[in-house]
Amino acid sequence: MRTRIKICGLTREADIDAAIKAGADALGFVMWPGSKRALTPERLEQLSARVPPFVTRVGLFVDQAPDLIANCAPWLDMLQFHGEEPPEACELYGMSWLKALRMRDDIDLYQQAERYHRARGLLLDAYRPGVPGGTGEVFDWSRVPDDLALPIILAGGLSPENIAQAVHQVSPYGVDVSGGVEASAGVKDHELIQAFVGGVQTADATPATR
Ligand SMILES: O=C(O)c1ccccc1NCC(=O)[C@H](O)[C@H](O)COP(=O)(O)O
Repeated sequence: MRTRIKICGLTREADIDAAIKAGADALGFVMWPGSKRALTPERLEQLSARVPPFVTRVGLFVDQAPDLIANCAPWLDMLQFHGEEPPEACELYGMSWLKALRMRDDIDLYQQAERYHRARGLLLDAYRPGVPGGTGEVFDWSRVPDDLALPIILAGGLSPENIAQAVHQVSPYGVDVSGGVEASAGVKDHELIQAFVGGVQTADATPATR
């Protein structure tokens, strides 16, 4: 099965076009105001209109008010929760959702997969205290078990340089990149997007090590 690709932290129409042209399956929109890539709901509506059918629009939230999330929902296909949201809070919107988990030293992924069993997948990201996501940092991929009950989306410091190794080593359902395809925060580099997608495709076409 081919590895699905999500490009995250989009803020510009031209970058959406480039990601779709390269072959992205999903696009991420950061709705948390603490991020340099944050969008307002009005800007989300504009960018969302640019996305063609069969490309998934994913909204990222960090422990935010249900009213705000409900306001954004019409412009999204899926929600991604990056905070301490309990499963019940993720379920409120009648939408598909992902739970992002930061790879603290003591995390028990089996326990988390059971706790968030209604999620469509778990997005595994690097842990940096006080930073809910988009760190640009890699975690130790050998910590990802190959028998979790939910699809795994690998995130954290992925780039055109390391993506083939990541896909071969982890065999995730999908991969998620933000900083590794950027010229600056929220401004994507179209050549890096192309190279990243090309790296995934090349890895998919060559034998994995696990
Ligand atoms: O991008 C942000 O600023 C951000 C802020 C708060 C929560 C999540 C955020 N981003 C999430 C992502 O972009 C990705 O899902 C993931 O963290 C990978 O980012 P990167 O390491 O930069 O590739």
